[in-house]
Amino acid sequence: MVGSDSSGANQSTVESSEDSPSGMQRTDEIAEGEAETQEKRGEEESSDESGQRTIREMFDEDGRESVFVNRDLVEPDTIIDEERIVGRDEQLESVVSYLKPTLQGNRPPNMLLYGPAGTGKSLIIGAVTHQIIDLCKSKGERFGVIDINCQPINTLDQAVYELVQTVASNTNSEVGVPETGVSTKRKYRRLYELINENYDSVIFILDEIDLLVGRRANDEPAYSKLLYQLSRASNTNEIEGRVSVAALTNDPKFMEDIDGRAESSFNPRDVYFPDYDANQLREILKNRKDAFRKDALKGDVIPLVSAFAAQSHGDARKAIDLFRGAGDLADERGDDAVSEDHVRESQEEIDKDRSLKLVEGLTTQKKISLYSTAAVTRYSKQTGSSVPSPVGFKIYQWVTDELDADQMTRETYVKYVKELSTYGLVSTSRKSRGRGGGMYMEFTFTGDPVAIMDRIVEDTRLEAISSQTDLLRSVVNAQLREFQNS
Ligand SMILES: Nc1ncnc2c1ncn2[C@@H]1O[C@H](COP(=O)(O)OP(=O)(O)OP(=O)(O)O)[C@@H](O)[C@H]1O
Repeated sequence: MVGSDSSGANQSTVESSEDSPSGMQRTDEIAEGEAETQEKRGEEESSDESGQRTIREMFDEDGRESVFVNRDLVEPDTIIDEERIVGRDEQLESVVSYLKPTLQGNRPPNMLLYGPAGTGKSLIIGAVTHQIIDLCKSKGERFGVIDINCQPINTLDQAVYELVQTVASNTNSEVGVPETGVSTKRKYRRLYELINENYDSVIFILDEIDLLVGRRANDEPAYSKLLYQLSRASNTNEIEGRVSVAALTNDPKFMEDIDGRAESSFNPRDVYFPDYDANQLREILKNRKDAFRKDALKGDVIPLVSAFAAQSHGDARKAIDLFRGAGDLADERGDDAVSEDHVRESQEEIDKDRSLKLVEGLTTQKKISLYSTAAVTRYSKQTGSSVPSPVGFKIYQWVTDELDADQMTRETYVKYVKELSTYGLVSTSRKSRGRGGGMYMEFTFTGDPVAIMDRIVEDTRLEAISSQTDLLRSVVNAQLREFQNS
């Protein structure tokens, strides 16, 4: 389209220039005129008089080179190549030696992989089983990896259904059983059927097994029943091929609540995954630095990310998240390289978000106490001021009245807000009102009171109060005045 338009325009210009010399002059004039108009248009496009950026400029800016060349490498769920694994030689060797019998036509032992979050449990079992799939394939054997995460699963029945779904999806088969309305036994039967049709040997990987508790608190936990069934399925010939179970957990104490029968049929080999230290985290990150452009990482970034992550229990996932977060921040800002400042800011965001998440889990009464206290700081005429507990309590009373909610005593209100200092949201100090005036607590917000209030309002009935901003502001200031004058 554009090509044919412009060639048409050129043609008419050339024709008229051939007619006469004056025509030629006219052509130049036209060309000059066009150039002038285009220049003007260009000026209009690049900036307006107010100095505001045009849409075009915004796009051009977005087209700036990202600091990443392969962002996937710093995504937590990306399966990485073996050469990128650092500091887990011992665990790799153990898992390989335990699973070796699979390749020799024998049944491997069950395993318990345990250690804190982000220490490579899923990574190592995933890398080893991946290799086994390849080795078995080359021998014409069908090895199946049936991997589920138990964290979102509530009951044994759901867990078995999840296993059926996983095998069906791995083998492109029909699930063949409804999610509800049939017994768990029937789901087990379908699971075994699918396995017998598709595999010569399988490994079940049950991540976060300890969280599969089930519904009835006093009954045998769901994980105990599942471990029992799966680990004996081969002995009972329900599964014809070889079966092993690998359970992954942050907390091996769950084994104390396992039923005696389950314990003897599961009977796992343990593989322990300790925290990473800062040096190991540094190596892990160095092995992924090609996620970034060659010149886009300042020298101090990796050591700083590793140091922060080592402080938070040596979790490699946190290190990788912070690494990626710092890169994203550099991109958002349009900076050419990731620097120490980006790392620090990302870490601050992570910390802030963590304490705000804790707010969500508080009881309604604690939320009201925190909200009322934050409102004093937010609406006080003196910005950033501390909150005397008598004023905070008056606002708490006003809020509970407005909401028609239960009202606790002042002692309970103070106790609740003091408790919140453990989340790093507020700090508390004792104050005296001078001779004969008694003592009171003073609360100072270390976190942002506005963010705290917004987060509380998101999920409680305090929403009704948040629409009465002006009223709340005047109540806060009236109470502060009364306190100061008393
Ligand atoms: N030794 C390592 N070398 C390279 N990357 C690692 C290493 N250990 C962990 N990681 C990376 O850290 C992230 C978390 O690891 P993984 O999921 O294996 O931890 P986990 O111990 O299973 O954690 P959780 O208990 O929370 O499930 C993954 O992105 C993984 O690739």
